[in-house]
Amino acid sequence: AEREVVVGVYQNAPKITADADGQPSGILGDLLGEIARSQQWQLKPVQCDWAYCLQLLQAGEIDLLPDVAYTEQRALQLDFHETPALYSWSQLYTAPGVSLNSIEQLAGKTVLVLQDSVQQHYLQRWSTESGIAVQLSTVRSMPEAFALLSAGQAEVVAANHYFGQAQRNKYNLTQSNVIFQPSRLFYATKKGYNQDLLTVIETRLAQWQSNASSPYYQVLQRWGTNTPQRQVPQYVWLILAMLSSLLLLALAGAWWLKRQVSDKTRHLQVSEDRLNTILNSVDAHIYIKDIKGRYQYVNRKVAQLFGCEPAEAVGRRDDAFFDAASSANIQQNDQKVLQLGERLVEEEYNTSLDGEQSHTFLSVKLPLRDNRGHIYALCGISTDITELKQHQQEIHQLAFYDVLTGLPNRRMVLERLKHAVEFKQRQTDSAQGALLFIDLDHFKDLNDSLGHAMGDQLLQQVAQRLQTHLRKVDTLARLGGDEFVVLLTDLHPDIELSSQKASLIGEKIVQLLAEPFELQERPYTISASVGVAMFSDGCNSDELLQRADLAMYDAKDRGRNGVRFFNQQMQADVSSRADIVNGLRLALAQQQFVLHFQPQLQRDAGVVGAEVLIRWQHPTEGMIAPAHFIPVAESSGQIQAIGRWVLQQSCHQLAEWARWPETANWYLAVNISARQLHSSGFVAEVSKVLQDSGARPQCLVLEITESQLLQDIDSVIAKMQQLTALGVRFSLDDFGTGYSSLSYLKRLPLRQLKIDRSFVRDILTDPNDKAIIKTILALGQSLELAVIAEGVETDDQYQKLLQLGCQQFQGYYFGKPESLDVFMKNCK
Ligand SMILES: Nc1nc2c(ncn2[C@@H]2O[C@H](COP(=O)(O)O[C@H]3[C@@H](O)[C@H](n4cnc5c(=O)[nH]c(N)nc54)O[C@@H]3COP(=O)(O)O)[C@@H](O)[C@H]2O)c(=O)[nH]1
Repeated sequence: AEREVVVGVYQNAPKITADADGQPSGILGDLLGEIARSQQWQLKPVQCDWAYCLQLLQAGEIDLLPDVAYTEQRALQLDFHETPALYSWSQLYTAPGVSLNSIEQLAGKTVLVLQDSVQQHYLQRWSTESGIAVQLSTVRSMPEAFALLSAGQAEVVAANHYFGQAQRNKYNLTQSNVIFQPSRLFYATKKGYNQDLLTVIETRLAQWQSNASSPYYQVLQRWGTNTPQRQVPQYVWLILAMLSSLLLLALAGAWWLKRQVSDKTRHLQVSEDRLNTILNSVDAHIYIKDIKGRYQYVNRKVAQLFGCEPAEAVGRRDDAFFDAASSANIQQNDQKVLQLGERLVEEEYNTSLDGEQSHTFLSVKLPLRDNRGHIYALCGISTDITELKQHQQEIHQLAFYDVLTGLPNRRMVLERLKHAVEFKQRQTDSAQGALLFIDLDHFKDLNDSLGHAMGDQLLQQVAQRLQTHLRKVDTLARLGGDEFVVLLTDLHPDIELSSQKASLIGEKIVQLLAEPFELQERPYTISASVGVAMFSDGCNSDELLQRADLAMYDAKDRGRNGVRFFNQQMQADVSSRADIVNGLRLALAQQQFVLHFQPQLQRDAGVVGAEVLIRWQHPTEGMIAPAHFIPVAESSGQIQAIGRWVLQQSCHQLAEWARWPETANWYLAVNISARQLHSSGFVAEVSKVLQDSGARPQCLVLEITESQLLQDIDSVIAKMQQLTALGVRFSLDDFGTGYSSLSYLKRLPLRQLKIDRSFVRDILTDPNDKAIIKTILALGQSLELAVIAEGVETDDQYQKLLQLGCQQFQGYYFGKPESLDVFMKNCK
C-alpha cells in the first residue's frame, strides 16, 4: 500500500519551493520526489510559510519538513537523519548604498530575519554575547524579507546563501562579506514520529551521495548546484587554499588515526567474537529487534527455536515464527518497551507457527538508545520456563487437589472458606454462605468387605456424581477418607431463604448418593449423612467446619441418611464432652471414683447380692451420675481403664465378703461396657482380676446389654463361654428394649435376664408392659434362665411381679444405690 507523506512546502528556492501543481520542488523537493518514487510514497504537500511549517511539524500535522538546519535546540523537538541533505551557510545582504564589511557594523541597523530561523537565533545570541545592539525584525518568509529590503524598509537581510544568491540578482542587492553559521540541512520529523521516513531518507542519501551519477547529483545539477559545497564565495576558496596547506599535516594525522582505527577494529572483532561465543553458549534466548519488530540479532538459542540459521532470522518479524496470538502479544510487550522506554519483565506464552510447540518464557526486554538518547531498538533476554511452570502446576495440583478424585482438597477448600467467611464479615449484606459436610455411612464396611480398591472406586464415583449435579459456583472438595464438603457462597442474603436453599441442596445430595452405584459390575447402595453450618456472625472458617462436622455427627446419631443443621446445643454438648474427657483423665489418678451398691433380692431369701454402680466424686461439681460420663468414657476409650478399676474393686469386695458366712454367697453384678467386652484381652483381664483378688468367680455377675451383642457375636459368645467355664455368670441387662433375637439368645451362655425398668414402671397401668413381663418370665423359664425385675419402686409393683411369677428384684423399693457402709447397714 502506498504510504502517504504530508510534506511542508514553503518558498525558499532553490532549496525548496512548490511547482505548478503545488508538489515539492527545488533541490530538496525534487530529491524528496525521487525518494518518494523509489518507496511508493504519495507526497501530500501542505503550503506554509517557514514559521507556520515549523509549527505544523511540531504539532504533528505534517510528517516531514525539508530544509531544516540541525541545531541542538531543535533536536529537542525534532528528529533528523544522519547524512546532511545539503551543506549551507548564512550571509548578510544589504540594500543598495549600505556598506557592510564586518558583523560589528550591524550595530544600530535593522536586520530582517526569518521568524524562528537559524539566522534569527544566531544573531540574537551574537548580539547578547557581544553587547552590540542590533534591531532584528522578523518576517514569515524569505521572499517577503527581500521585497522589504529592496523597498528600503530595512538595511540588511540575513539569509541562507542559496536563497540570497537568487534574490540578490533579482533585486540588484549587495552581497556582504559577512558570512556565518555554516549549517547542515536535513529533512526533519516530529520527535518520535515517522522514524521510518528518516530511515529511508538516510539510506537513500548515503547511497546517492557516494555515487556521482545518482539522482542526488542530477537534482543538484538541475538546480545549478553540482555539490552541496558549490557557489562558495571567492574568499572562501582562498581560505580553503590556506587550509589545504594544513591538509598534509591532517593527512599524516589521518594515516596515524587509520592505524589506530584498524587496531581498534581488530580488537573489536576479537571482542565481538568473544561476545558471540558467550551469547551463543548461554541457556537464554537473546535477541535485538529494531523499532519495527524486525530481528537484527539472534543468538544460537533463538535460531534453534526458530529452526533456522541466526542470519536467516535477521530482518524477519515474530509472525514468521509464532502463531498470530503469540506474535500479537509479543508485539504488544515490545511496543511498551519502545514507547515507554522502560525495562519490561513479562511471562510470554508462545506457540510456534504450526501450533505444535508451546513454550513459556520469562522475557526481560529493554530499550536500546543511540548517543542522542533516541530509542532505535530493543534487546530481549527470554528464558524458557516451560518445565518450571509445569512443575509449579504439578506442585499446585498436589498441594491443592485430591489425587484420587481430582477435587479440591482440604487445604484449598479451607482457604476458599476462609476468604468467603472474611468477605461475608466485611460485606454483611452480601450473599449468604453455607458449608455442607458429607460423610458416607458405613463406608468402612465397604473397605473391609470389598477391599480398598473398591472403596477408592466408590469415592471417585461419589465425587463425579456430586460434581455433575452441583453448580459451577459451588466448591465440592474431598477432605479425606469418605468425607466431602460443599461450600455454597452465593445464597440469598436472607438467612431464612438461604437456609431453605442449603437444606434443599443437602437433601438433594442425600438422594443422589442413595441411588445405587456400580462396583464390580453390580449395583452397590450406600447412604450419606450431611451436616450444614450457615455462615454466621463472628464464626471463622475453622469453627464453621467444626460446626458442619458436628451437625453431620448429629445426622449420624439420628439414624444416618439425612441432613442436620448445626445448632448451639451441639456446641454446648461438645464443650461439655471435652470437659468430661479432660476431667476423667484425672479422676482415676486422683481416686475420684466411688462405688455404690444397690441390693438385689430373691423372693423369700432377702438380699442375695448387689449391682455395683459407679459415681464420680468431682472436686467442684459434686457427685456425678454415671449417665453423664459413662457414654463419654465409652466413646473416648477411657471406659477400659475405668471398667478395669470397677472390676478390681468389685472383686476385692467379693473376696472381703467371702470371709463372712452371712455375706459369703452374695454376688456382685458389674456393668460391662461394649468396648471392654469387645477388647481382645477381656477374658484374660477378668481372669487376672479374679486371681489377684481371690474372689470366687461364681459370685461375679457380668451385666451386658443386648446392643453389645449386635456386633461380632461369635467372638462375644466365645469369650462368654471361656468366662462361664471359669464360673463367671452373665446377666442380660435392659432385656426387652433391644432387638432381642431368640436365635442368638439360645446360643449365649446366660444365667439371668433383667427386665428393663421401663416395663416395670407401667406394669400396673399398661397391659402391654404387663404382657411383655409375662413373656420374659415365660421365656426365662423355658430357657432355664433366672429373671430379675429392676426399677421396682412400689409395693404394688412388687406384688404384681410376685403374682406374675417373678423371683428376683431390684429397685428403690428395696434400696437405692448407696455407699458400701450405708448398703451394709441397710442389709443388717
Ligand atoms: N460400664 C459401666 N456402666 C455403669 C457403671 N455404673 C453404672 N453404669 C451405667 O450407668 C447407668 C446409670 O446408672 P445409675 O445412674 O447408677 O442408675 C442405676 C440405678 O440407680 C437405677 N435404678 C435402680 N433402681 C431404680 C428404680 O427403682 N427407679 C429408678 N428410676 N432407677 C433405678 O438404674 C440404674 C441401673 O440400671 P442397670 O445398669 O440397667 O441395672 C446404668 O444403667 C449403667 O449402664 C459401671 O461401673 N460400668
